[in-house]
This record gives sequence, structure tokens and C-alpha cells, in this order.
Amino acid sequence: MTMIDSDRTETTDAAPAAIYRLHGVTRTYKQKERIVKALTGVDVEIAEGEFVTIQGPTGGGKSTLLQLLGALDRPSAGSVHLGALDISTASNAELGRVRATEIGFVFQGFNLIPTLTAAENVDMALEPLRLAKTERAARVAEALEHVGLADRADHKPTELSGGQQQRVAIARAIVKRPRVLLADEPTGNLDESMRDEILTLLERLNAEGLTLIAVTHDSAVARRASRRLRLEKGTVRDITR
Ligand SMILES: Nc1ncnc2c1ncn2[C@@H]1O[C@H](COP(=O)(O)OP(=O)(O)OP(=O)(O)O)[C@@H](O)[C@H]1O
Repeated sequence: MTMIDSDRTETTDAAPAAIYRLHGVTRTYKQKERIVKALTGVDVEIAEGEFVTIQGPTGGGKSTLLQLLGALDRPSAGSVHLGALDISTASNAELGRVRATEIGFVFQGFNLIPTLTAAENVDMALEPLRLAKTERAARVAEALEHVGLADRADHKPTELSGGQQQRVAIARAIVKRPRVLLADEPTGNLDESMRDEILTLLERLNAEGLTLIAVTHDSAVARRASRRLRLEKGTVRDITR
């Protein structure tokens, strides 16, 4: 079983297509009277199927970059292409559509709704897709099975371990069959054994073709990546060895 929709790959060439192309990306914020440059002239391409980590000191621009990749924000200058879509000029409706269909998000704090079961949490991500009820239920069951939690579908988050909660969050992210999974410190709240469990799952999804981009302070995560980027003072360096 695969959760990844490989039909969406844009070329049939042997070299993987770029999923993201960032050119001259600058993002400034206004802090009272001060202008803060969170990103300055970032040029980077990420190929379909890569596992990329983004490391760097606090305030270096990692969250800002992740928000641009996630179509949650637009750059102040430059372009951010996700496939054919330029996020810098796309309408709010287009950004909403791309977030709902093509981008899965995973966060450090899991961000599950405590009053809902695992299945209901996963189902939330399908809300915007307007699928038939039976298709929706099948997709939720498939996603939970894919992360090894078929037997926990009716459990609330408080009845699950941290690692299991993060697996529910990953099921919620992949149930829409996204092109890319963006993760913000996915192992940040987990002890070592749960961290390994989540890393193994993320690696498996990546091996199935899902592009994976993770902001992390955890060198164990970065060691598993195919490409490592470092963001410092708003500029990106490739530190893959
Ligand atoms: N909404 C905002 N308004 C004003 N300034 C912001 C905003 N978001 C980020 N910044 C500033 O932009 C810079 C980059 O912040 P960003 O959060 O992207 O860094 P980071 O690398 O993710 O840091 P951390 O590791 O602490 O999360 C910082 O100087 C920060 O203060």
C-alpha cells in the first residue's frame, strides 16, 4: 500500500523534477520602527523525493522559510515556486487549495484536538476535499494503518503515548496524499525510543516517494537526511557532506 500519489510527478525524466524553486527570496518583518530581514536573497531548489533538513541557530529564519514552503506566507521579494504555482503571486484561494491538497504539516507539539479520537483528528484534514463519506472513511483507516495505529482509531490523544500522538499527526498529514511533508521539530517532544520510531516512519514515507522537509535541532534527524541545509542570519548554506 502506498499513500503517495505518484501520478502527480511532472516529468518522466530520470532526474527528479524540482518540487520547490526559490529564487532571490527575501522576507522582512516590521518590528515597531525596525525592519528585520528574516531571509535575504535565498536561492534553493528541492527535488521531488528528497529528505531535506533545515538546521541553524535561533532567529536564523527557519520558521519563516517553512511558512513560505507551506504556502502560509508570501515573500517580500523573490519567487517561491511549488511545482508550477508561484506562491509569491498566488491568490489566497490558490494558497488555501495547495495547503489542503498538496502539503502535509507535522509539528513538534502534535497539535491534535484533544476532544476528538485519532480517526476524527485524521478525518479533519479531509474536510476541504469534499470526498464521499465512504471514501473518506476508507482513507482515514488506510492512513492510520499506514502509521501502525489501526487498533487505536477510537482513542483520544490523552490515551496515546507521545510517539503514538505524533503518528496520528503524521496520518493526518498524509491522508490527503500530499506531494510534500513539512515538519517543524517532529521529534522535539519525544524521548529517544519514540524519536527513533518516528524517524523510521518518516524515512519509510520518504522511501515511498514523499518529499520530506524538516526543521530540526536534532542531529539524529539530520544524519538521516539526504540533504542538509543550514540557515543563519537569513541565508542558506548546503552543509551535506
Ligand atoms: N511575525 C514576525 N514579526 C516580526 N518579526 C518576526 C516575525 N517572525 C519572525 N520574526 C523575526 O525574524 C527573524 C527570523 O525568525 P524565525 O522565527 O524565522 O527564526 P527561526 O530560525 O525559526 O528561530 P527559532 O529556532 O527560534 O524558531 C527573527 O529575528 C525573528 O525575530
